[in-house]
Amino acid sequence: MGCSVSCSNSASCSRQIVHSDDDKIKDAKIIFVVGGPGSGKGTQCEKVVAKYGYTHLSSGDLLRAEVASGSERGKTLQAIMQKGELVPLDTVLDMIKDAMIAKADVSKGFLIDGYPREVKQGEEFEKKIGAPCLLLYIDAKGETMVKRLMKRGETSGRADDNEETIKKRLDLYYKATEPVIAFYSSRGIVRKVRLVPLVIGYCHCLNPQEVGGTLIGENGLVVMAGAE
Ligand SMILES: Nc1nc2c(ncn2[C@@H]2O[C@H](COP(=O)(O)OP(=O)(O)OP(=O)(O)O)[C@@H](O)[C@H]2O)c(=O)[nH]1
Ligand SMILES: O=c1ccn([C@@H]2O[C@H](COP(=O)(O)OP(=O)(O)O)[C@@H](O)[C@H]2O)c(=O)[nH]1
Repeated sequence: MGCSVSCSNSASCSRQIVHSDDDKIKDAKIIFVVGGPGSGKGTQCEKVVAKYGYTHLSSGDLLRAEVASGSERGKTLQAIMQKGELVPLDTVLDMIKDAMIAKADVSKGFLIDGYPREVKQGEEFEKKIGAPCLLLYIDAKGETMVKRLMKRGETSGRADDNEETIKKRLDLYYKATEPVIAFYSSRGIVRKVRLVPLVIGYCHCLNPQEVGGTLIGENGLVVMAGAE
């Protein structure tokens, strides 16, 4: 819902000021977080939130919340997600936009986790919302991702954490999402995240500097705590 403020004296005020919901997020700091299924996107986002106070919005979590609501739309989404396929682009974009607007007044910036899944999604996001200042690319080996998701599947209750769907999600990641990284690399905003086995939170390494509120090392490499 937009909020409109106008001058009641039309004789002395010829200009109408309109503050729409879109205005609330038009200058928002946006960081995309991209990586394969089970690469650790959610885990790393939690660390960034704890350190920098950004708002974490996981596209997958937003979709799962809709499924859990039991709505008709949720039922359609569930069928697609169970197969490891992508839901229609507009659906997830609208959800992200609504969630951003809801947090706009209190947010320092947004970590958009698991998005974009394909170049077209990124282009549409930029048309409807704005451009990202950074893309964090969480790199992990395929076999590591599969191993983690199979383990997570023992307790997650996620319908897509099973061997067959994990394989489909991984295939789709290589086919549709990896081109996203090349697309944003040409703009110079991709930071590859290398996970290192550390027990302390962040590795303050490689002369880190703050870029867009995120710890960035030399050569654009971000090093965060994690392990195979
Ligand atoms: N061993 C190990 N496990 C990790 C690491 N990071 C995440 N995990 C585990 O791997 C699984 C996947 O991590 P998530 O952070 O949920 O990965 P994601 O990329 O957000 O995955 P999706 O939710 O499927 O998008 C979870 O069970 C985590 O606990 C890590 O650095 N080392
Ligand atoms: O922009 C998005 C984000 C997620 N999904 C769907 O949600 C599922 C789970 O996504 P999530 O990011 O939670 O997990 P990941 O696939 O990265 O392991 C995917 O397989 C897709 O079916 C989608 O279609 N579009």
